[in-house]
Amino acid sequence: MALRAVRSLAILSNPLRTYSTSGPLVNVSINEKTGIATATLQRPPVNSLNLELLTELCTTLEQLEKNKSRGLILTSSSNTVFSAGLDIYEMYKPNMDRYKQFWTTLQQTWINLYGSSYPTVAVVNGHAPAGGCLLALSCEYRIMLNNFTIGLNETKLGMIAPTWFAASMRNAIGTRQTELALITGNLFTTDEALKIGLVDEVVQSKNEALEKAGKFFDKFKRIPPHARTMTKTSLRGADIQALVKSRNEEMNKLTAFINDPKLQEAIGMYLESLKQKQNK
Ligand SMILES: CCCCCCCCCC/C=C/CC(=O)SCCNC(=O)CCNC(=O)[C@H](O)C(C)(C)COP(=O)(O)OP(=O)(O)OC[C@H]1O[C@@H](n2cnc3c(N)ncnc32)[C@H](O)[C@@H]1OP(=O)(O)O
Repeated sequence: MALRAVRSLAILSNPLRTYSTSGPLVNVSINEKTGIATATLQRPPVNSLNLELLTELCTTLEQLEKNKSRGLILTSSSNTVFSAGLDIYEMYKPNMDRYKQFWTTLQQTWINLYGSSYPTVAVVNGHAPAGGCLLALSCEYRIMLNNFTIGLNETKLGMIAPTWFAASMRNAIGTRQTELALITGNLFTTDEALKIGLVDEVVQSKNEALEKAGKFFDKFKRIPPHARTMTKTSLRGADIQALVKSRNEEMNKLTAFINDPKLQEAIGMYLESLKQKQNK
């Protein structure tokens, strides 16, 4: 908390610096006038989150923090998919060293995004199942385009959403709705998501979403950044601390979980069903 306070006080005195962290999987651009960064996920066809994409995103978030970013818009280069969630191939017959690196990077990406000192908006311009929904939930504000689906559907895949996935959802929609959403693994339509507060606004186009995102950032023009950041930390800090404390324990459980032959069989069948869908 104290460190964050010092960092946020520094925001008041340091001028904004421009920088570039664009990589092949995450394009980063900075609006010179507003200082707002846009990170665009660009891993066709569905922005599934593999180790390489997560590493780029994680580094981008670290750089934005270091450079005292004014804000971040997280979006997708696809017109139909924000992110299909974790790359299922990272969990299918995995190389265990890579698998551990993959989860460690996912955990750190979440810590950086959920706990960022700068304001964050997800422009959800396509489907956002599972890990895709987690990315959106980790932002402070979600603007979604119509006619897509979003949710933590892990139970439908025979998996369990980790506690910090659940905490991110609880932070947005409360305990009751989170329990219902998680046990059913529901994927919400955009309108259903709006109704329960899973997204904050529904729009018809990406341009409209970007305009609304600008209005969200404008709200902070007259708010001292340190007060904003400390308030966010007071609300989200406990969730982050819970993961920091249980990181190793979680990794041990995940390692045992992923090596279960029945789970591997289920993942194989799920991958097959996704492929079959394409052949229809
Ligand atoms: C304390 C610890 C206790 C234990 C805790 C256990 C922890 C386990 C945690 C598990 C957490 C999981 C979180 C996840 O994110 S799992 C991933 C879940 N994601 C999904 O189910 C989404 C699957 N995809 C879709 O529904 C659709 O693809 C789409 C996103 C709606 C897009 O549809 P569209 O029609 O445009 O595209 P296609 O379906 O035709 O897909 C195109 C190709 O992309 C491949 N694909 C899709 N999704 C994924 C994915 N997530 N990973 C890898 N590959 C994916 C698909 O197979 C097609 O490939 P092809 O062209 O080769 O056929």
